Amino acid sequence: MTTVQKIKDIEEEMAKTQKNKATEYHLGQLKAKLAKLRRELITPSGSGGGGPGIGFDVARTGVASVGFIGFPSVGKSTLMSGLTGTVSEAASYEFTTLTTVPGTMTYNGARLQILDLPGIIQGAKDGKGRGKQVIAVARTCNLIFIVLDVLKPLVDLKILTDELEGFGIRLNKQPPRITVKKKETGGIQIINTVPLTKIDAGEIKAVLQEYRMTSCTVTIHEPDATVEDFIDVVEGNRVYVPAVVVLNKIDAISIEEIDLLYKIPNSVPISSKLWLNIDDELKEVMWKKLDLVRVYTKPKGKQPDYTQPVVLRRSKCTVSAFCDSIHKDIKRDFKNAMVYGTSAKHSRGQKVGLDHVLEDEDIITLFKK
Ligand SMILES: Nc1nc2c(ncn2[C@@H]2O[C@H](COP(=O)(O)OP(=O)(O)OP(=O)(O)O)[C@@H](O)[C@H]2O)c(=O)[nH]1
Ligand SMILES: [K+]
Ligand SMILES: [Mg+2]
Repeated sequence: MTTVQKIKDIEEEMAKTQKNKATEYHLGQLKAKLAKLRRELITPSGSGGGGPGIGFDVARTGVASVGFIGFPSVGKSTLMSGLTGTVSEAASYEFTTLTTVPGTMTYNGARLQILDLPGIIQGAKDGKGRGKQVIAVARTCNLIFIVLDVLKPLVDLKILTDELEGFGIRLNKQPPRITVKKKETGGIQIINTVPLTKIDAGEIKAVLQEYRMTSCTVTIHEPDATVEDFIDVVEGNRVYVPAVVVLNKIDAISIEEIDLLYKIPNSVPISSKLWLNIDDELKEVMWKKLDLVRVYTKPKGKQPDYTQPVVLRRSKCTVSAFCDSIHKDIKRDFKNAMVYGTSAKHSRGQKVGLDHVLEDEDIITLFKK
């Protein structure tokens, strides 16, 4: 039996099983089995790790990357060409784009890499078309644009989200605050710092049993944690990526219909053909989702340079990271820094060291030894 078939069988069994106290353990086990099979499916056989295939992986530039995921001919390339000035061929036939096409754009002083990708189809994560390579690129991006044709947005959104989820990508979600620590002996211990509403000890044990983890300490800090969240932590190879739902081709529908679309969470209706709602709205939403940190340098005794911020990612925005992004040797002579702005304790600034975490629009002066 193929892995895809095994997955289908388990999904069918889960659909048939009603959720109640008596079936909880069994369902937990099925969900864990499913997660293991999905992992088999997305792990390439042989060497090479989980990265994108040849021709799909491109050199990374800029401070952050945005990847486009969508069905064929929804207008991904039209949008990418307009944003970056790089020509990615657009045409009325499907699968015009056959590989990753990179471009760059500058927004708020940040250089961003935009990756136009081939269209994917349902079943991509299970190996249909080039879908696996495409989704593997999306996995490495800092933001995903899910591009939809406005005429059938909801059905398509569900299919695409499932494809990405099936590949271990979690959209617009934080990593669950759950830890699992293996022990030599002592059985399973569950510590929850909050009352749990969506998972219970039975389900947790079912999952651990499936993974042959007989002794460990599970700590859960999240009241709404689900068994899926728990499996994600046990599996450990998930990526948490923000996403924007881009509803393209609004020029083809009426104003009343556009109003309804605004109800889709994290969505922005646009027309890439007529360039509507992109400069004033899509780019702004993109910027917010990227959550970048701009830092202005102020030479000693002079005004800050507001024209060229050093842009850092939120996950790496210490004074140390700031130094590294200017020059690899700067830290050698570093004595301390004065920081003004949100991250500083006082309005007159704060003297800080390399570990200090910077905030967006902070101003910094470095002092040498
Ligand atoms: N009406 C309308 N048509 C659009 C819009 N954006 C793109 N199109 C048209 O849609 C067709 C497909 O556009 P592409 O940019 O090639 O779409 P794609 O998603 O890159 O397609 P693949 O690379 O084949 O997956 C072209 O004929 C475009 O002119 C839009 O905002 N409105
Ligand atoms: K096309
Ligand atoms: Mg294209």
